[in-house]
Amino acid sequence: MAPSVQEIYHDTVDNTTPNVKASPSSSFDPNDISINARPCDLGRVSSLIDDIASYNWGDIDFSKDRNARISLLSKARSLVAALETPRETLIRHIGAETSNFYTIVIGIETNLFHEMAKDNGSPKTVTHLASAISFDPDLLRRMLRHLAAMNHIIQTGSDEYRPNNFSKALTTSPIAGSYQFYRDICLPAMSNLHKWLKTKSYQSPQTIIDNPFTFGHQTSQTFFEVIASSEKNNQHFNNHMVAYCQGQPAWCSPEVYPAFDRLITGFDPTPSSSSDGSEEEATLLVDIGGNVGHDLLTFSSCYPSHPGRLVLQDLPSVLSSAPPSLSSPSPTSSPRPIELHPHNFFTPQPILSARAYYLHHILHDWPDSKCLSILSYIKRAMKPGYSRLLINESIIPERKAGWEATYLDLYMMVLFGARERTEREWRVLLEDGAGLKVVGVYGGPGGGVEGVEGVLECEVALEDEEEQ
Ligand SMILES: C[S@@+](CC[C@H](N)C(=O)[O-])C[C@H]1O[C@@H](n2cnc3c(N)ncnc32)[C@H](O)[C@@H]1O
Repeated sequence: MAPSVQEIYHDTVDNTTPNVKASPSSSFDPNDISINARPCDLGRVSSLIDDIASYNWGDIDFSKDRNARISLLSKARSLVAALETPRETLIRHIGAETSNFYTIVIGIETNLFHEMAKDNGSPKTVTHLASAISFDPDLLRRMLRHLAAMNHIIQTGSDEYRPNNFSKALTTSPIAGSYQFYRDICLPAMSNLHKWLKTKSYQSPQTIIDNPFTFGHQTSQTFFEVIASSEKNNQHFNNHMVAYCQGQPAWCSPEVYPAFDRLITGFDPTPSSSSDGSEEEATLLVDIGGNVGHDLLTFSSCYPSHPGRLVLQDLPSVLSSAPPSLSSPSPTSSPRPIELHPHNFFTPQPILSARAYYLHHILHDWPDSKCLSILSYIKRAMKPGYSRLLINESIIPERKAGWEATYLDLYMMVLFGARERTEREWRVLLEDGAGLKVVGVYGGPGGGVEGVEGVLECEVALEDEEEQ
């Protein structure tokens, strides 16, 4: 039996199940430190085991069935969390995972994982690897031992290791760049959150120019200014955006947002007039702040014979890193090029009356006042009753939010003074704030799977036409 959609990400055992084997809360004694050596949630262990055992996992191909894989992963994590003692959770958090993070970063920078992956990842001795990357063999031995203990590499002999799929993936620029991006940009911000909040009497940051990021980096520049000022940071950030989006169901697939029915059907091919008055071919989709074009590439591979132009907009420093194949694809990879348009989304949108404007991971980067400014420029370019604005973001459920959305919410707060939103909060921003009409909510927890972002489809109400 495969798990149902509701079971994805959340174990099916009710979180409110009484913790039958634990002491009643009334007898809790904060001075009794023996609690630190008892399982964190013993009362749930047997029901979690029963729940996992009730499925025929052996019949499932985990390389193909994403929902089943995520479901089992979630149940397994819940079981580990229930079985661990507070002492074990503590040392894993503060010791094992912090040293693991920096060991991985050092391995990336010294090409350790490239060396391990050579010869199809055959086992290699510590001495061989240390010589290949010019590293102290004794120190490398200690670091490899920890990586193996954390299940990131496989020990094949007393002084010999081989990579697994994770450590092989550390040789790819999206995964490697993500570690470097977090080390250099995100962690200095998050590690200063407690100090920043203390100076602000524990009030949420509300601006892009005064938040834990600017405090932690001791800078008056915003996140995007810091990224744009360094080629290395720019590369790492772009790599992270690619890694983050990989392996998710395509945003424009019927499972998430039925783009064929909602955009291609009803597309008007009549040429439109551009902002300078000249005639241009009708535009199907504008990806605003689309980074290096991964979402448009996904779209064109899902709908290779789509009509109309696809336009990628971002800051010039970002577009210069977009792969050349985007704008001049091989005849087999894509039927038509993606147009690259440098554009600052705090200025008027130059492409008028496109079928759709797409914002993925944009509004969660900006405080409300800035979001409203971005939205107002897009709204003015939209043709009422025809153009659609697609907001592809987390839609945090009111109950049982998954960690992929909750961690991102906290990082958006730290880096930008911004946030992830529930559907209710999205409607407040989009409808009450920007005067748009939300005509559909697709994918995401409400319509499908937690851990997959939703798409809010908005229109300019026809009655707004007169005001435009
Ligand atoms: C979090 S990334 C999202 C990228 C892409 N949409 C995705 O989901 O993978 C935010 C993007 O906004 C772009 N950006 C930031 N400020 C911008 C501005 N003022 N005008 C246009 N793009 C901007 C960044 O360069 C970056 O590519």
